[in-house]
Amino acid sequence: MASARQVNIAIIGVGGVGKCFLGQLSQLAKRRPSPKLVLSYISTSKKAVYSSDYAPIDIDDSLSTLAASSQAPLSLPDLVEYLTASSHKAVLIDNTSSQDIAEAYPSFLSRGISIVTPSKKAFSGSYQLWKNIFSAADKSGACMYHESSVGAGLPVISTLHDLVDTGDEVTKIEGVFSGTMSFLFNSFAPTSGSGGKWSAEVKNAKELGYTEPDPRDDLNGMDVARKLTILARIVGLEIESPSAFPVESLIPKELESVASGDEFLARLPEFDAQMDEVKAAAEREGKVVRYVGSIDVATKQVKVGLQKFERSSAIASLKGSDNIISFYTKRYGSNPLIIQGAGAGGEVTAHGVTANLLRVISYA
Ligand SMILES: NC(=O)C1=CN([C@@H]2O[C@H](COP(=O)(O)OP(=O)(O)OC[C@H]3O[C@@H](n4cnc5c(N)ncnc54)[C@H](OP(=O)(O)O)[C@@H]3O)[C@@H](O)[C@H]2O)C=CC1
Ligand SMILES: N[C@@H](CC=O)C(=O)O
Ligand code: NA
Repeated sequence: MASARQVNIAIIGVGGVGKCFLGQLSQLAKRRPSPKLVLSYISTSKKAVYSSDYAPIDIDDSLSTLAASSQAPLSLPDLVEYLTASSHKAVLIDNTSSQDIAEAYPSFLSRGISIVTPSKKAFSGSYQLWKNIFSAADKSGACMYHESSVGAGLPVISTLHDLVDTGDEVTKIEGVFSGTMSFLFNSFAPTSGSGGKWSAEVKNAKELGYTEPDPRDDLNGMDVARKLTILARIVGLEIESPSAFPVESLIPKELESVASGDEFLARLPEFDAQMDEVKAAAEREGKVVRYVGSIDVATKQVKVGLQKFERSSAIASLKGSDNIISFYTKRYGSNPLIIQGAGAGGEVTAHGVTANLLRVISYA
């Protein structure tokens, strides 16, 4: 019989966030000898490393081991079987933005496998998937944590759960929910100075690791719409999908049907004048433009799009990829509870994943 003080970890996805998570996992495993954290599976979409006896994969060497591997990834049903066949507790870390993996969460959770993820896909898909995920976790006792799905490592999800679970009444949530959009507008339309070209800043945001794997998912507003869907559902609104409310897209009409993200980025400079005009319209009123979202709980209204702000306002004054999220509640009255800080980037996103993993293992 295997020791109870071991947790098997399976990681899918080693991109910008996944690589940073591996660094943080390595430190965590060294700092916390118990329970023993054993990396038993790691994969991308093309390759995997695992063994039938769950031999520990050296975390520090895992990227090079994965690069040299000739093993194909397990199918999702086979990964469920692989993780449940061990007598140890298992945690799946989903560092992808795959909808297929998100759809499989109920089958992992119902077999007692906990999940930690920065992905928004599972929680902003159909409302039925949301219900299936949390009822599967409830029934098996497995944990489902996704702090980094909103505001990267900022404690947004945990704070909102605490407000709701302790009986406060959340009336409104508003702010800047996208690290990419924050970075873009802070650098393209700064409160002083002239700012860079829109298309060049989009390229910078991708290179800095702020964007979704396909930056069009940020620019079409869907990333923010997904985050608001998640927050609205936590406060009890049955939002059917992120397309169930108005979302303003910043994708030029002419580029709506280009085949790939790369082609989109290559052609974006042709449309810089359109965003220059958006900036100029705000400047004519002495303001700056920013991309924001809000949820009005009483009216069930969710909105996502551009808005003009006074240069001295908190939203206009954000720096870098910072998010700012205000929770208006009965207890906090007219002075909202505000969370502010970096809302995108590998290390800060991985921080939320690692913190969630710590919470899972504290129950192991
Ligand atoms: N970047 C950020 O600042 C933030 C990101 N997030 C979320 O974190 C997640 C990861 O983002 P990021 O690291 O930037 O993305 P990347 O594109 O850098 O990395 C994605 C990784 O997932 C793998 N992958 C994709 N699809 C599959 C699949 N079907 N099966 C197995 N592996 C797959 C990719 O492998 P391959 O190369 O083989 O496709 C790659 O290793 C996303 O859900 C994103 O929304 C959340 C908050 C902030
Ligand atoms: N692309 C997202 C990443 C975090 O969720 C963003 O820019 O906020
Ligand atoms: Na968060």
